Amino acid sequence: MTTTKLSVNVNAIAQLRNRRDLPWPSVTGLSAIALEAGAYGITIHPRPDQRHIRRTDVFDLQKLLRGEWKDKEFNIEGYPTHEFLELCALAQPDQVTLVPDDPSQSTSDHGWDTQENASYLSRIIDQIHTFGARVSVFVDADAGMAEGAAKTGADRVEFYTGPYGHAVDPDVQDAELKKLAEAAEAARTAGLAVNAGHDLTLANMPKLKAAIPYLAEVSIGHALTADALIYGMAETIRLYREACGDPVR
Ligand SMILES: CC(=O)[C@@H](O)[C@H](O)COP(=O)(O)O
Ligand SMILES: NCC(=O)COP(=O)(O)O
Repeated sequence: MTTTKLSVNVNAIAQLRNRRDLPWPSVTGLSAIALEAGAYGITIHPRPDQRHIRRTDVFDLQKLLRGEWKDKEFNIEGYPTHEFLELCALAQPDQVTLVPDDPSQSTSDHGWDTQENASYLSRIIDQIHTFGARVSVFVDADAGMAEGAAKTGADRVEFYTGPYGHAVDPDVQDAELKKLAEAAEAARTAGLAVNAGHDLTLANMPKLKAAIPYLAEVSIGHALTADALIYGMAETIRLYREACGDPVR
């Protein structure tokens, strides 16, 4: 069975820090604790208004992930504006996840239409490949969108798990899980590795892993940060690795 790697999204830590003009909680400090405790990598989603991750955070994390923690993965998510692509070229992440977010969105709530945007995505993906990063395309749980992503030259898809994560009714949750599993199978058949993220939690992660055993990576931020307030960051990483089916030994 594939090991599902846990990437910690630190947006929420940055958002808490930004309440004051003070350097805590420290984005790099808590990232280092997460990595030390067994996180596979760090994810950020710098937004144009810098409401959480600031440009300086990107370079501070680059130092951490290209220095002491150079074996860990640096994943940068975002809409591919000229500024975003320039930032990625400078920050040299291992993976860029393309998300179709409008700057006014409060959070990500859908994936790309990979058929409508096929030539646009292909061009951007070629550009990102020139600086050596892997490219993952954020898509809804839809087989056609996963197949479309494969045709753009992407290396992976990241399935938007919001509808699964938000479901309260168990029948709705099961139906969303089924959609994710079917779309993941289409992605895999088309030759893509499968990532997932958005509103994943300790409670909903095990079922997702059981439905998609070959899940390569999950990026988790909001719930993981909330849990870190209760359990501390290191213990939280241990709990999430367990939920991902990859317990720390
Ligand atoms: C791409 C995605 O699913 C998001 O979860 C995103 O990274 C979160 O962004 P915010 O932290 O700005 O809500
Ligand atoms: N790509 C999804 C992500 O990074 C984390 O999303 P969330 O756990 O903050 O919803």
